[in-house]
Amino acid sequence: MPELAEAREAIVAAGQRLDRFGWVPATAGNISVRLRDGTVAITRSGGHKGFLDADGVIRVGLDGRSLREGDRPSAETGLHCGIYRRFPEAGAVLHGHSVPVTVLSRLAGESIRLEGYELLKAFPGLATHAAAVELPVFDNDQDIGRLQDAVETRWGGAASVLPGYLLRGHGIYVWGADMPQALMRLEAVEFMLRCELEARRLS
Ligand SMILES: CSC[C@@H](O)[C@@H](O)C(=O)COP(=O)(O)O
Ligand SMILES: [Zn+2]
Repeated sequence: MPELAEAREAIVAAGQRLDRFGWVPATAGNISVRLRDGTVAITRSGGHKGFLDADGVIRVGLDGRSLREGDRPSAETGLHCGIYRRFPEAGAVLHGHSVPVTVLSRLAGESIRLEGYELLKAFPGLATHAAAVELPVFDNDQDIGRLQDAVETRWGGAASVLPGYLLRGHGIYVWGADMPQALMRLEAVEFMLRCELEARRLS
C-alpha cells in the first residue's frame, strides 16, 4: 500500500484519465486509495476530478471521517470506505458518471448481464469470454449511509463479489488491488457497457 504522496499522484493521474474519457463531467466522480497506515486518501468534495492537484486529495479514516478539521471529503466517502471495510484486498476505488452507465442503469432492473465479451476476463476468476456476470444496479439515494446499507445487504456474506456496481441514473463504482487494476477494470466495464448501448441502438 502506498504512502500519501504516492497515492496523491495516482489519484491526480486517474482523475485526468477519467476526464479524458468524459466519465467525470462537471464535478462528478470521486477517487480513493487505501494507504499503508490503514487510512484512505480520497478526493475532496466538489472539485473537478480532471483538474486535481495534491491538495485536492485528503485523508479519512475507514469510518469515513476526515482526519483534519475543515477538510471536506467526497460526499460519497461512505461508499468508498464500505468497499475498503468489506474487501481487505481492495486498494483503490474509482467512481465515474459515463453516459453508458447512466443510460443503461436507468433502463435496468436489479442488474445488468454482461455475457460473451472477451473483456470479461478483466474480472477476477474469469478466464474466458464464455462467461456471464450480473453487474448489480442499486437505486440511487442521496442518503449515503442508507445506500451503503443496501449495497452491503446485496453483498451479504458471499465469498466472491464482483468488484463493481452501478447506481441508477448516477454512476459506477469499481475497485481493484491498486490503481492500475482499478482503472483496467473500470475501462473494461465501460467498454462492455458502451457495446451494450450500441447494440440496443441497432436492435
Ligand atoms: C456534479 S454532482 C455529482 C455528485 O453529487 C456526486 O455524485 C459525485 O460523484 C461527486 O461528488 P463529490 O462530493 O465531489 O465526490
Ligand atoms: Zn457520483
